Amino acid sequence: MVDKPGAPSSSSTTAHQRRGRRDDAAPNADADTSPARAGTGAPPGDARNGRQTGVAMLTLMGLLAAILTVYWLVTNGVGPGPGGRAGRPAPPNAALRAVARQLLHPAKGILAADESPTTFGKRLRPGDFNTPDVRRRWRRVLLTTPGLEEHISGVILHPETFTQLPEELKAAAARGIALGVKLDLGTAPIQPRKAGEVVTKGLDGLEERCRLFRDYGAIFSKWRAVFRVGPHTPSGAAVRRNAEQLAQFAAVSQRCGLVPIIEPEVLTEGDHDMHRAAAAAARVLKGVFRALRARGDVDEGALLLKVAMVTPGDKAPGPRPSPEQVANATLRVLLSTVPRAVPGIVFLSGGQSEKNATANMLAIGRLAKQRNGAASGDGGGGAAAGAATGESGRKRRRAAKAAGEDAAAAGDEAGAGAGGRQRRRAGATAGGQDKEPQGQQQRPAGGAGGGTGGPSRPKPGKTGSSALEAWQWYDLMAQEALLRRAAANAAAQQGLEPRAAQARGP
Ligand SMILES: O=P(O)(O)OC[C@H]1O[C@](O)(COP(=O)(O)O)[C@@H](O)[C@@H]1O
Repeated sequence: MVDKPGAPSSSSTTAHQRRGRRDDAAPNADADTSPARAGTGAPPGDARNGRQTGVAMLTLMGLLAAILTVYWLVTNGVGPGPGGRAGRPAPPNAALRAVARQLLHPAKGILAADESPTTFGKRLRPGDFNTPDVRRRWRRVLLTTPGLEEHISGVILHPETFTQLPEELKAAAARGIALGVKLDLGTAPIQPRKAGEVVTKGLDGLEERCRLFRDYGAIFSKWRAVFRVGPHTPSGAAVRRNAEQLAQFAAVSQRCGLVPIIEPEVLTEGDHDMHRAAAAAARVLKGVFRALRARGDVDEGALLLKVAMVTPGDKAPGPRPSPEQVANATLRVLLSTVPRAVPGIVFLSGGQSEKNATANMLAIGRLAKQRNGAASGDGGGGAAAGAATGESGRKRRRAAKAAGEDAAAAGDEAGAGAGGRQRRRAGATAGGQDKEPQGQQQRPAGGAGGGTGGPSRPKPGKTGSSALEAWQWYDLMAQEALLRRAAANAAAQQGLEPRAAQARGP
């Protein structure tokens, strides 16, 4: 091809274009004035600046995301534990799981004989001396009760008992009673002080104490954390810090060969209703299992959970809920928060009278059995799903309907979870039962959702979706009531007669 004179040669055009491309790529600003760029309205310098700004923005956003992620991890107590398997459960510990199973004997309970001297004192008659010797004699009566091993799979002991009654403990162990030790050292106000909230003391020297009591014959351990329900409590800080402590206690215990019982107790003190009690319990339990999982060095299948039942505060206005309502609210919370790997849940009395605690305990057992039967028997196990997991609309109505049928079929369940006519019918069956305060009927406990279903099965794979097939429920309080009565008779002969248990705080 021959170029005409004066006309731009194709080769020069090509060269220019090539130069242009080079210019585009080069950070040199020469080409900014070239005619080829002139009419585009997008000067290359601006383009470069635009790109650089874009990169800077992206970097900033990345940094911001990283900062937010770290903040979330820190504020949620998530971080790799010493096991370095953060976010994943630790491998199963067969020896500890066997001990957990031993404690979870289907016909036996676990006796709590670990009151601190202060709590012990509250159970004595006015004028009785709360001395180490009185405590030794009282616990000797408990431990030597004839037939104890037929009702009790394990006993939680105060550390002082190990040195006070070594022979009696040896004998109890020989009778098949597992010995456990309370390892927390009470509570202290959370810092900075906030609404009467507390954290538990005792992490210092925990490992040494674990090994010491293991040598004394303990095969399990217990740690209690306390949460208050108030307008602003339990606070995020209290949940997080106590949950981390419970998780650390569980990890250290397992490392030393003890099965940990973790006891996050939501106190009944206060005027809160059942809905708030349930919401608080759910928050606390979520925090605890998040902290456990975050460590990565705790085998969830080798620990037990000890919790309060979900009840309104002791100063709440209105009538008290029926045992069925307590059972319903309690199971809802547990089913939506406790991982299915946890082999057992036991209940504390939390200052309830022996009569109420026993009735509530039995109702929980009945309802759990009913749910369990439905889960494995008629395929209706997922019936009440949704109410506690926040699912809405059709699913929830279907769940509520099915739960109503469950309750009606159970006859004596006082309409736990039933809706509409079924609830009224079941309520009539219950006759003179305490009526639930207004509002609780419309808004059953269980955290999320406002469904009227019975105890709910959470989303599969998350928490106790099939947990009722594996969990065992114990008439702990019933067993303890029997034992206390037997022990009280024996104690009376020795001039030791504890008063009925009193409500107590942290
Ligand atoms: O005396 P402390 O250390 O406050 O503990 C009080 C009691 O709380 C428990 O954890 C639960 O007791 P209750 O079942 O009587 O509520 C017991 O194991 C313990 O004896």
